[in-house]
Amino acid sequence: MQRSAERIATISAHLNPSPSSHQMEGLSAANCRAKGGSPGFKVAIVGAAGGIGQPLAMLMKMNPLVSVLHLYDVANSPGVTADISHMDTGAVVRGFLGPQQLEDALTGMDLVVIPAGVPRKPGMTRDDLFNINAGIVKTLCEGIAKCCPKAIVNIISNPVNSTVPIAAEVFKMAGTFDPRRLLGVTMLDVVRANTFVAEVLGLDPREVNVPVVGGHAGVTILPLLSQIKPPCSFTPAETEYLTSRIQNGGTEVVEAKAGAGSATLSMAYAAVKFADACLHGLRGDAAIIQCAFVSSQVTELPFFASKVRLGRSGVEEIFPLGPLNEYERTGLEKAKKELATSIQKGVGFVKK
Ligand SMILES: NC(=O)C1=CN([C@@H]2O[C@H](COP(=O)(O)OP(=O)(O)OC[C@H]3O[C@@H](n4cnc5c(N)ncnc54)[C@H](O)[C@@H]3O)[C@@H](O)[C@H]2O)C=CC1
Ligand SMILES: O=C([O-])CC(=O)C(=O)O
Repeated sequence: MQRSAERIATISAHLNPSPSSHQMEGLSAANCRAKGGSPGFKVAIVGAAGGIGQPLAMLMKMNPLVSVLHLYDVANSPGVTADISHMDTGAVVRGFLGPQQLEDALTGMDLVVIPAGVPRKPGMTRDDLFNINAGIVKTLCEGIAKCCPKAIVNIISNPVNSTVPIAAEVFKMAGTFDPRRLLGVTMLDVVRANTFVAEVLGLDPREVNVPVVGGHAGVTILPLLSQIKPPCSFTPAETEYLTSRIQNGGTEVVEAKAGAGSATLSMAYAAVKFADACLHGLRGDAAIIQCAFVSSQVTELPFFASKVRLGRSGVEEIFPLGPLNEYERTGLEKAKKELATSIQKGVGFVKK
């Protein structure tokens, strides 16, 4: 048994970068446990004090696959960290505030989830967020390339159709790009599709699985209702209603929140569902399949959302779109046209 003074000295050598005010200088039970190397993955949430970041941090703290949880933001992360760190679940929580602590936040991470950036207000498109969020995502990805180039990266910040290509360009310039490890999070489109379709069919949404392909904005969100599980058929009116509701789900929330932001709670749920799938893949579990916006050869575009199989290296297989009906084929052409512009805008932002 180490004597108390020695224990405190040992722990002091591993100071939490932003200890909560009540902690004895350098003494943190969390750091003590983390040093013990408990099994599990190290996850960073970047933008952790935001509308998505806070509930996402809470849900990640509840995930038994997470051993260390880093919460980074440019504002308010100490408070969120103190709060979440009191939950009696396994993950050790550490907070990081501001650009000087970004590198500490990212170093050693297995998975980095990025919900940093501004959300929409009524009347805006996701692309209207580009001017602010493009620079934020670029800087954060430069940090990832330097500090945890092998981490799986989940990008939530909008416009996803452009921010994922931005991240890819940053990683290419740094020489660290691995297309298997970069994923745009389109899970909320699938979550909404399952919910809305279940409503129409009178089913439990947990029994429904709708693949949603393309991208994450307006017409680029393409639900493949013909491939729903369990197999079901829809009238033309149902198809029109469901496709439109799924494509406009984000706007439905933005309008209901009336200036107070966009989807945060359902997004945190979707983000943790997706991050959990990535962690199960990293652990080597079999048959982990989700939709995501990834570097892809499924179409002629360099990025596309479709079903992917997740494994130890991230995306290990990208599934083809499968047979589409006439309605979906028309939707696919519209989606590809808009996607091409959004992808090019992201690539051009980094190259210029
Ligand atoms: N992919 C998807 O399906 C969805 C994406 N989103 C997007 O997620 C993003 C975040 O949304 P909310 O959490 O509602 O916004 P929010 O404004 O509530 O939170 C954003 C957080 O990012 C932080 N932040 C800003 N610049 C930063 C930087 N350089 N480094 C680290 N943190 C930084 C802010 O301090 C804030 O805490 C938005 O771009 C939104 O459009 C939202 C819903 C769904
Ligand atoms: O609509 C927005 O701005 C946020 C978002 O991406 C979504 O809820 O799907």
